[in-house]
Parts: sequence; C-alpha cells; structure tokens
Amino acid sequence: MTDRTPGAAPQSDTRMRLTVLGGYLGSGKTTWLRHQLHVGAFGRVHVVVNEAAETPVDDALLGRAEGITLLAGGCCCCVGRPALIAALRDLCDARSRLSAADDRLDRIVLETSGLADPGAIVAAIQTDPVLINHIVVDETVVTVDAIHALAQLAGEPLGRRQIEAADRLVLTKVDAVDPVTLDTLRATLKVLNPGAVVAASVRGEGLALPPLPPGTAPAPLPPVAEDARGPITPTRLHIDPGIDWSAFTLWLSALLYARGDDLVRVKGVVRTPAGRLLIQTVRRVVQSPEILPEVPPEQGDMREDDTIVFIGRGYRPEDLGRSLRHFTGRTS
Ligand SMILES: Nc1nc2c(ncn2[C@@H]2O[C@H](COP(=O)(O)OP(=O)(O)OP(=O)(O)O)[C@@H](O)[C@H]2O)c(=O)[nH]1
Repeated sequence: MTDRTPGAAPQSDTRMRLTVLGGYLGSGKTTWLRHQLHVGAFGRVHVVVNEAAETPVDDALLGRAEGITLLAGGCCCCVGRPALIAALRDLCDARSRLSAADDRLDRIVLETSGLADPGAIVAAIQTDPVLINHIVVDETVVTVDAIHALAQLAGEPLGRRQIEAADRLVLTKVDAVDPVTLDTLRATLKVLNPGAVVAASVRGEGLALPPLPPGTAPAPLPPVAEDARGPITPTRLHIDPGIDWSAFTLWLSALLYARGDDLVRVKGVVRTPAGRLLIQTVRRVVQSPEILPEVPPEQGDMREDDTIVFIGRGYRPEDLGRSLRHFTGRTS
C-alpha cells in the first residue's frame, strides 16, 4: 500500500500527486479510468498507460486527459521500469518549467499493465532520488473483476499481490455476477487486504454496496507456487484484413472454449468492412465488439491495426498462428 492515504498530503506540499491504477488483465482498469476522466474526477491530469504488449489499444480508448504517455511492450514493475522513471522525470521537468501554478498538472494517473505488481511500482517511484522531490504517490487503486477474481485469487500469486497493494479496491463487472458471489469476493478481499476501501462500479460508474451480510465466509486461499504454470506472455498475430471473418470468429470461439483458462486476455484492433473493430476477450468472456474512430494518417502512432495480442500461458506462440492459418486457410 502507498504510505499516504488519499488527500493526506498537506496543502503546502506542492509536489504532483500520482495515482497508481492496477488490476489483473482485463479487470476493467481502462473502462474505470475512462469514466473518471469523463466526469473530471482527477482535475488536470496526465495519464501514463503501460501495456504488457507491444500493440497497445488502451490509449485509444481514453479521452479527456491533458496528455497521454504510452509505455508499451514492457511491464513497468520490471523490464519497463527505467522507461517509467524516465517518463515521470520528463513530466516533472515540464511541470517545473511552468511558472504559474494554474497551468500546472494536478495529477498523474499511471494505468499499469495487467501483469504488473503495483506495490513494486510504488516502491520504485518512492525510492527514486529525483522523483521523490516532485511526486507524492497518494493512492493505489486496484480494479477487481467480479466475474473472474475468485478463480484468479485461488491460483494466481500476482492477483493476490495486486489486491494486497491497494488502498482502494474497485469491484468491476458487478452487473454480471450474483449477490452471493459478490459477497464471497468481498469477504475474501477483506482477508487479503483488511485496510483497503472497497467500492463497486459498473462500466466505471460508482455503485453503492449494501453492508456485507455478517458471517459471510471468504473463499479458501490455498498457498500457490509463484511459477506453477509458467509465466504469462503476450503473442502477437497479424490478421489479414481480407480474412474470412466467419472462419476467424469460429476459430476464436473454439480456441476460447478449449484454452480459455490459459488464454487470459485477447485484445486488438482489426480493420473490417464495418470499420476499425476492437476485439477483446477476458478468459472465456467475449466482449461486445466496439467500432473505434478512424485515426487520421498524420496522427500515425505506435498503434498497429490488424494485430491481435493473445496473452496467456501453456501453449507455444507459433502454434496459435499455425492453428489460425489452418482454420482460415490463409497465411497471415
Ligand atoms: N459487464 C461489464 N463489463 C465490463 C465492466 N468494466 C469493464 N468491462 C469490460 O471488460 C473488458 C475489459 O475491460 P478493460 O477496461 O479493457 O480492462 P483492462 O483492465 O484495462 O484490460 P487490460 O489493460 O488488457 O489489462 C472490456 O470489454 C470492458 O467493456 C463492467 O463494469 N461490466
């Protein structure tokens, strides 16, 4: 957990506030943040987005921030740490150069990758000799996917570490679970992190939670080995825009049916006859496809259309491409 509770830094402390937003792959970080930005919850904010894969899409989904910095292709709690520290130092430099306090950013929100340990990120920021003079990490918010969290907490050490690092736990997707599951999850979170504030949201919008029924039992939390099933890694597949979409849809459904426990997250933007389509799944749950706005060529950026990222474990990356080609009869 961060060493300060939200808003606890004194007014006289002019350092920039930083919110770390963590949570497991597909747990709803971007959706929650998008809503907070829409309602202006963070004031003048710069968003730093870190995605595990080299094909980012989250920055395209975030709207109203003063600016967005994208750190793609390396998790900020480990290999991407130097890039994060450099990006934060740059933002601090830029803020220091502004003389009028009114022009200055109020806050940075760092959306971590779903594979990051927010505690390690907070520690890295708080021990950096430059950043410590410019930034106060005043809250770690962690989104918790109400559909999948109990299964993740039973088997994923990372999922537990993310919960333990939070000052505020935001239960997402509470529209999609029954009340008993939700109560069990709340009781389990209390065991893992009794000090955290627990809130709920539906697509980013806050929802009041009733009191937890007394005596609600938490789910068992057996010890789990750190690398029991190997690391979770991203695999990128290029999708030919001329692909047979019926065959592709069938392939994806079959893949999720057979390997949905190993395939934690699928995400990407492909150009289809209907427009730029955002395709995403979380475990076996396929999300409604979303048409994204066209990006003018002059805004050419790091985003790559026609690439889908598969994040998971327990399969050989080359087998994914081979099976897609087999199904669709195309080389990609
Ligand atoms: N039903 C429902 N779906 C949600 C809710 N919040 C998010 N989702 C869906 O869950 C999927 C993942 O949401 P994201 O916000 O992209 O999750 P994320 O944590 O940013 O994902 P990564 O950055 O890939 O780890 C999307 O398809 C969302 O539409 C919610 O409250 N209810």
